[in-house]
Amino acid sequence: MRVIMSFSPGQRWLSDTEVDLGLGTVIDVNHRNVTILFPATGESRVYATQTAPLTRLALEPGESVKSHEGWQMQIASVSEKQGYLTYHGQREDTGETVELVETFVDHHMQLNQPHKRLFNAQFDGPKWFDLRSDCWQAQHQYQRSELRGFLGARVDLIPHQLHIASQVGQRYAPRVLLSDEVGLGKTIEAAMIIHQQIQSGRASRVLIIVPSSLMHQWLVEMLRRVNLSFSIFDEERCQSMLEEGGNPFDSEQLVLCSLEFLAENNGYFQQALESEWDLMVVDEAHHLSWSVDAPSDEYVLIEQLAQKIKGVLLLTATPEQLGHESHFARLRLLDADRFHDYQQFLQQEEQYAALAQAITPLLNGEQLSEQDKQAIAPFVSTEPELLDTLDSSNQAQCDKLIAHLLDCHGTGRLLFRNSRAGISGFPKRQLITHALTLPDFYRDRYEGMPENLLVPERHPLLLDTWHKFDPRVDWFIEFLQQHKGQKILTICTHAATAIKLAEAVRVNSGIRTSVFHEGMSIVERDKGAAYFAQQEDGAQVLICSEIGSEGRNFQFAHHLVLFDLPEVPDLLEQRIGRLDRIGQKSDIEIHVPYFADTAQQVLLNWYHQGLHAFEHTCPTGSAVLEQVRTQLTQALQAPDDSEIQQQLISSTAELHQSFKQQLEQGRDKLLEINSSGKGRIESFIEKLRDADESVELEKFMTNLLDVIGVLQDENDETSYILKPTEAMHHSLPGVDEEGTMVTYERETALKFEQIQFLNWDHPMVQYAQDSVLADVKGKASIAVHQNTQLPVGYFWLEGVFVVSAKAPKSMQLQRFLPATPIRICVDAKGQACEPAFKDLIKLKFKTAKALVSALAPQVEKQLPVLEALAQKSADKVIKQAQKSMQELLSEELHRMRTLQKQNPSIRDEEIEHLETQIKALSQSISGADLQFEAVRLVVNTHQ
Ligand SMILES: Nc1ncnc2c1ncn2[C@@H]1O[C@H](COP(=O)(O)OP(=O)(O)OP(=O)(O)O)[C@@H](O)[C@H]1O
Repeated sequence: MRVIMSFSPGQRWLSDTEVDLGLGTVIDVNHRNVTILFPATGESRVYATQTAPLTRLALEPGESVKSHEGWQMQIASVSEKQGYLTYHGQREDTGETVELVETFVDHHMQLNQPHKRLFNAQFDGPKWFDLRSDCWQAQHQYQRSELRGFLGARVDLIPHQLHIASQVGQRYAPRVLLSDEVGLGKTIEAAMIIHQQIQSGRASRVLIIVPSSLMHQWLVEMLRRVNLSFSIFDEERCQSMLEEGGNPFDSEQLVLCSLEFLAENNGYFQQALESEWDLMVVDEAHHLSWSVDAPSDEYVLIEQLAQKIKGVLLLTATPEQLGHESHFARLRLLDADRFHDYQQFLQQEEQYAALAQAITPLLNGEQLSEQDKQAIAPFVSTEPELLDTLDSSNQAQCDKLIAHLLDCHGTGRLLFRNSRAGISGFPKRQLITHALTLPDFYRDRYEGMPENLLVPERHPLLLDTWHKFDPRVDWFIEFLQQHKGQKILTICTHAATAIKLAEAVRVNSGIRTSVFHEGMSIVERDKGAAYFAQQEDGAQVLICSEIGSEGRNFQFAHHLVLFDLPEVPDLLEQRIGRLDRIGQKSDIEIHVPYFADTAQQVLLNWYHQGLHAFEHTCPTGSAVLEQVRTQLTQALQAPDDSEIQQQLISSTAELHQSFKQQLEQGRDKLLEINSSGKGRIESFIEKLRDADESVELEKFMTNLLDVIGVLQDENDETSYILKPTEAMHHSLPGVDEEGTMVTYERETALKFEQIQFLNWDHPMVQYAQDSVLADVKGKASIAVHQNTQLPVGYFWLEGVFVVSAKAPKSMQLQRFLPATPIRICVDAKGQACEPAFKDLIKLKFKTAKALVSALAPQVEKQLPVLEALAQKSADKVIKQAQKSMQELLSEELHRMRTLQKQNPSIRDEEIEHLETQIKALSQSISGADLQFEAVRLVVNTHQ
């Protein structure tokens, strides 16, 4: 087979990365993309023409080819006309001279049968046969591995994240709300879920929608964490694609765009809606505000997409930022049937709260009272024995009951929320206040409007000048000078404030300053943030407007200046969350400059003394604000009235305590256990750690790269530099001419981002194996072996066979019957034996050819023996696959049906999918076939 790269409809191509798709046909091509249909699996793929991981099926004389009518021919010659190959030769059945245009090649054709290559003298050295066999074995193990999709994430193994990713990633069309507290890793969880969905074939087209300020960060996180390369879709990109015609959104599999972009461009939004997606991810989903009468535009837009797209992940750290009703509405996006009535939702929440309270003794290792049992009983009506025979001192029984309740818990399957309280290792937060005197020019202007002093610089007459007189500016500059060499993140509400403040710092101090606000383009914002992140010669201070308070990673700094305070507690939490996030190594100092005895101090006291919101996360903030809103407004209007202030603080503190207690006792405990995975995820993490420590991959890849001709130089103790050599058959994507640094160690990969983290999930590892298997190298091989006990010319015939079945990827056939290699060896007498050859020697071509000719009649006699033995093993493999599929999926189906009676969040669609899957898989497995993949003739010698 030769390699040719230019596309025309009807040509036949093979996927290098998804070998099991079978033989594909080009059905559409333009100068940017090519669409290939793989009839054997019924799937099609769109690839960029420049980088398509495809190999043209171009057979050569001596090989045999099967026509779509079923007859075979031996190829005598090949011609090419207008981009199409025509094979000339004789039919094997009738001897008739025929020609076959590639368009009519059978898509089930078995390619390059090994024994024919052997007899045609198309053989390779013994190492190629071993490499082929090893690649099949490695792929088989990988496809069966429960760690698939997890190994490749360049992340620390953090239990709650892995738990969520493993729970959600394995579902069919997951629809969940990820709402861990700020900075606990929702983006990472989403990345791992997407990665798993893609690796397992459950999803291939993914649309991520984020606020524009987070686009670049998502792009980078997806690439560096899970090697997924998303394409940014914005005005410019869509415009350029429109000129080519067609729907721009169809041109890529992984698309990232901003919510603002879709909201502002109805035309593009409609095209996004028309395109087919498997999974949609929406970050900062608290922006989607909703009420019965007035859903926001953004909500309506996402709702339309969510109605069409099967898998939906919504992310928000502050689900109740826009109120409880909006939280309900986001659940409604996930399952509109189940969450159709807000009042009913409130009632259900109460019931679950009662359940969580009743279960608390068990969680604390105590006995259940009769009253507790009564409260729990309705939730185990399908399996009452769980409660009736419960012995509270039997941990296994308690765990089983808790697991059942978690499954049944109303939002348990679609809502995940972890809090810092449940996770150790977070730094302390310390508030440092800086009281300043209100200058007269503000006091005079706000006579009678004291609440406007929260952001005094917003006065229309002061917009251009305030920074010249405002004492906060002098304080700020002095503060920066005192903290020379330390990174300071500063957040204020308005872009105009950020701009002026930055200007004042630059003019008056020369300190390196960067800004980040909505008036800047996305590229400018990213540049601003990168300048701040830069350690050497970077900006000391980044001054952000409120948009900088969301989602971004600034944990390399530990000083936060809040130049003003937001009026919503969740926004305060978002601001602090920029530094208080995974990866923060120091305690955090939160600095608040304020004008004493003004509304600013009222708000500061309210947050600090009432809600303790600076030094601790404040999950009660939104609920408390709803209750004290009027009181707070009054207090802001009367900063001098100590009685009003006192009342506000005490009622806030009281409510805060009581809500906190309610949360403590309420449903959140169940939710938290369900979200953290405590007690359930540890053994999985252990397996991941074992895989990290195993040297299997490194040994395998070192050999593979060596055989295919990639140079591997040691860079240091834990990393290598890979370079292509001229000996390479074809290039390996990811290995650059200048050298690519790789490591097999997670720790090194986490420390040095420029180094590729090689693991079984990594595209380079997969490409490398696929390229070996897509090639014909090693399909036929010959070698000599020295054994003086046996006669010269005695031989062994080794074969690699592969059992495989075809099914659409989404059926996940590979869980039960991945392509399974069977390696068989028979000796010259037709006896099965265990090959134990050491030091096989490669032969010169002429000698090898002569040997094959001499032994051909005897070898041909043993081929059916080899095949019969392989078929026997294959039958066992197929039977076992059928059995384990039936057992596992029937059990899962039973579980889902039982659960659905109690947990309405299990959708009919999920159950139907499972039923269809069982039927289709059973059919596919029964139709599995055995393919002869590679053969090696080993001949005995005495020299
Ligand atoms: N497992 C991990 N290994 C390494 N770094 C991690 C891991 N989890 C999270 N991080 C880092 O911690 C920071 C916070 O993670 P992430 O952005 O996913 O949190 P988030 O919950 O989405 O935050 P926000 O609520 O602010 O949107 C990021 O810098 C991320 O790269």
